[in-house]
Amino acid sequence: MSEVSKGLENVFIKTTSLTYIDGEAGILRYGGYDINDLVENCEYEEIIHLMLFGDLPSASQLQKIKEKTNESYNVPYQVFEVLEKLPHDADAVGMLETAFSMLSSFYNYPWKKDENKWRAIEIIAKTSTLVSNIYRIKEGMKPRLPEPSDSYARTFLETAFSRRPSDEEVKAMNATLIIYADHEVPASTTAALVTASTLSDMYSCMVSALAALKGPLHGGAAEATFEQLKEIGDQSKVEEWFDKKIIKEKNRLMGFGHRVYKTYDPRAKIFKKYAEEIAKTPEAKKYLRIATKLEELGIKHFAEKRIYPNVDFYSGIVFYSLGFPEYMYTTLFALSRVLGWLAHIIEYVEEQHRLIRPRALYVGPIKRDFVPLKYRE
Ligand SMILES: CC(=O)SCCNC(=O)CCNC(=O)[C@H](O)C(C)(C)COP(=O)(O)OP(=O)(O)OC[C@H]1O[C@@H](n2cnc3c(N)ncnc32)[C@H](O)[C@@H]1OP(=O)(O)O
Ligand SMILES: O=C([O-])CC(=O)C(=O)O
Repeated sequence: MSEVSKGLENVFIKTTSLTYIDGEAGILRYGGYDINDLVENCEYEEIIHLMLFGDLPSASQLQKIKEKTNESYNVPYQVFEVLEKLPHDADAVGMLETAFSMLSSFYNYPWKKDENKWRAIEIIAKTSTLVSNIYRIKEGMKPRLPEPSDSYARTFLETAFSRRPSDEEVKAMNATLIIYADHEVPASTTAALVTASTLSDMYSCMVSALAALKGPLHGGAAEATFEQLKEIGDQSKVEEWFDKKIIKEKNRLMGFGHRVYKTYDPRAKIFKKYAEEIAKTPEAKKYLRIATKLEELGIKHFAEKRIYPNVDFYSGIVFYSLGFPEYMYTTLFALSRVLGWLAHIIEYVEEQHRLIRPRALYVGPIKRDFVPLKYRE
């Protein structure tokens, strides 16, 4: 008991049948299915079934998931009232944390094996309502409850923008939802697991997870990556910027590097493909050109250290092309990842529960004689 694993590197905190990562080969599978096949062929609702019930659904099982999401989009009106009272420049992730906290006071359900998974689907549906309405409120629009459509992705876009999205936009949104759905036990999922291990309620677990997701080393990296593209401003400036900011000043290249992948993140490849397809405006194309050049320089410079593009490198260009402002990127990540957070805490509480309570190795003075205040110097 005398070894500290800095950053809990290579510490296994649970077993899982949800997500498999081979960080050397750049392979990601959900329940054994390759991420590329799932993104290409599935709706997000099928991934909800896969993650929560262990397999891809039959047509009737898929229908049941859709019915459950469609009937669960409602949130108490008080949540919208509070979100509308926050300052106009309120942080979007902070708004979502606030909303999850409020829902934990409305739906403080105890853990019950026959109810947990259906409660999880209710949370997934309500997260769509919250994230689309955070966008609406920040853009000065009236909040609105979703009107169910044929898919979770379409309903989300329709609620946010009050217009019918194109099939191409729905396809890109659906892909985003699947790509970000789970990634084993990153910082955010670990935070959710710590909270779940005390048998706290599911919404409180979402608050913990979201707080950990927000940081720029984790889910906040999509915004930070896009910020880099804006700062560079033009493809012709990439080399100069890289030389100054990354080589000379030794800043981290955001959207690059990963604790587990020592090669190209397979999700970054998929996002790149969608970015190429969906970036239609001159501005979006400009960001794509800057990112492509930045990627080239980054790989050349960092390959020796095995630092490559991660999932957040190209996602911002997809979000931008869908019409979302940068401040929404982390909440869009969270919209998808609630599924992974919920699936992991359910797997843990139902199958392998024990309070998570690690130790800290004490390295301070072993014993000191107490000195009363008047004798201290
Ligand atoms: C959804 C996600 O969470 S994906 C990750 C999103 N985060 C980012 O894109 C932020 C940028 N990336 C990083 O900061 C890191 O790669 C992390 C935090 C994601 C993972 O890194 P870790 O496994 O913790 O590695 P650690 O931070 O210990 O770095 C190891 C070495 O690689 C270097 N390194 C790692 N990532 C980067 C980077 N993006 N740019 C420059 N150097 C980097 C470090 O400086 C360090 O170098 P040193 O050994 O010479 O001191
Ligand atoms: O696995 C990680 O540490 C971070 C990550 O890529 C994710 O959460 O999607």
